[in-house]
Amino acid sequence: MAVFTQITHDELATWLTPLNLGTLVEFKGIASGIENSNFFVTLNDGRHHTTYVLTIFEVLTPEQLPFYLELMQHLAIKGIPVPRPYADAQGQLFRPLAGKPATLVSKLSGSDTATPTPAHCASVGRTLAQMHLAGRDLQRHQPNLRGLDWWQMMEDKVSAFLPDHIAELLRDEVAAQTAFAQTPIYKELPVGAGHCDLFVDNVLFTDPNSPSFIDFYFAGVDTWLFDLAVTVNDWCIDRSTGELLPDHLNAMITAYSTVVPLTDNDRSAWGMMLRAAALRFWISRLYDFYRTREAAMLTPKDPTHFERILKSRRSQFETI
Ligand SMILES: Nc1ncnc2c1ncn2[C@@H]1O[C@H](COP(=O)(O)OP(=O)(O)O)[C@@H](O)[C@H]1O
Ligand SMILES: N[C@@H](CCOP(=O)(O)O)C(=O)O
Repeated sequence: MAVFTQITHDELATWLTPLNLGTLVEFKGIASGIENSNFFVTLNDGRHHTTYVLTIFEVLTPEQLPFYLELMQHLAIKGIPVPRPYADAQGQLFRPLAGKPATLVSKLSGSDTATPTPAHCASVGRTLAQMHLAGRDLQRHQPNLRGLDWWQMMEDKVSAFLPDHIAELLRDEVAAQTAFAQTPIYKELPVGAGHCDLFVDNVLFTDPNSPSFIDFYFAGVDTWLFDLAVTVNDWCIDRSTGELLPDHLNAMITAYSTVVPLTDNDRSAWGMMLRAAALRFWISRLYDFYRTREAAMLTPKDPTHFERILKSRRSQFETI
């Protein structure tokens, strides 16, 4: 379930007024998702009914939100298929609703795919590269808040729950990534706004050639290659073993590099970036798995999936 905050019709109608998009017809909670409360909201502008997506932010703070929402606005204006947030007359992209920050964004068509094909991988890779280019002139900056500093901070917290040999793997990978971040190879990688969580459930398709990206609430400024590695680690794998699928991988990398050519330096960093991307989600899933949860509302995602992927990438790619 992903409606943590309940709202009334009147409360929502009042909140919607400054957006000037029409009168509230109906709204209903969206069942999927794990981070925020989401609703489909239908408005009548006097001629048409249009459905939007309302998000009430359960965890993110008003300090963090401008980056995500301005990034989405910036990309949508440039024609990248992402939800467009709506501003009020003062230009505010979010305002309090039921005591929490909330935003209204455009509803995109399509649905996610449970079975990615090389054709899906190609269109996602191409659109990701177009998104990276379109984000270059975004004025606001916010680092990936789930980057190296966070991995280092989380290491002790999650190690406490792990058997010694698994804690050792975690320690060794964080140390390897810490050292890698100091190398000239890492420092030369192109950096910019990335989605940083472009998993299969965050891409909607009307057909395999037309992806739309949703859920920008882990976005941040990081290396573009890290963003590509996060995407590859979820799209181009055998889902039971975590091993890379050559045809899927080739389709995604070829399509990405048609728009943003990959350099020899990128290729040198690639193995460490795939490992970093696995480490990031292994840590967040471990944290979600072991932390005390309110009333066991949600089933945490399986951390061992990313432990497996990390081990596989480490055996394939040595530390640089
Ligand atoms: N802009 C959008 N257009 C269409 N559907 C959306 C949009 N935003 C969210 N959804 C739907 O809501 C679901 C949950 O949204 P998501 O942002 O992934 O939530 P969470 O961040 O809580 O995981 C998505 O899987 C999708 O079905
Ligand atoms: N993609 C991450 C979890 C992030 O949750 P989301 O539903 O907001 O994308 C994972 O699979 O661990």
